[in-house]
Amino acid sequence: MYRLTVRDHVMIAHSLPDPAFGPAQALHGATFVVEATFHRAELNEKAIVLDIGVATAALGAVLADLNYRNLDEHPDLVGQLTTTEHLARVIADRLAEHLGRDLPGHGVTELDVVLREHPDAWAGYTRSLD
Ligand SMILES: Nc1nc2c(c(=O)[nH]1)N=C([C@H](O)[C@H](O)COP(=O)(O)OP(=O)(O)OP(=O)(O)O)CN2
Repeated sequence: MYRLTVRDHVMIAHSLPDPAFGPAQALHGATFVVEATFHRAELNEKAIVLDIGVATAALGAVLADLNYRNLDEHPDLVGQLTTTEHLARVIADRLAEHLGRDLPGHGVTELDVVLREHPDAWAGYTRSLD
C-alpha cells in the first residue's frame, strides 16, 4: 500500500462539558496539527498517490470551516463532545466527501486523519473510501 501525508493546522475554541474532562469542561482554545494520509494500493499513471498540492488544498478547504471557530456554537457540532478523536472523524468524513465531490476517480482507498494536540498526545481516525 502506498501513502501520501500532508499537514496543516487549525485553531479552535471549545469546551468539553463532562466531568471526565476536569478543567477542560470550561471554554478553552486549542491548536491542532492535522495530518491527513491518503492510501492506495497502486500508484496512478503519474506514479503518485495524489498530487501534494491537491491533497493540501483539500485538507485546507476542510479545515477552513473549523478554523477560528468556537466549536460549541458550530451548527454541525452543537451538543457534541468535540474531543480530539471526534474531530479526527469529522475531518476524515469531510475530506472523504470533498474528494468524492471534487476529485472523482481519485483512486484513494483509505484515509487516516491524525490530530496532534501537543507533542506528546495525538489521536486519529481511519476510514475507507468508496
Ligand atoms: N482521549 C482524549 N482525552 C482528552 C481529550 C481528548 O480530546 N481526547 N481532551 C482533553 C482536554 O480537552 C485538554 O486537551 C486537556 O485537558 P487537561 O485536563 O488539561 O489535560 P490532561 O487530560 O492531559 O491532564 P489531566 O491530568 O487529566 O488534567 C483531555 N483529555
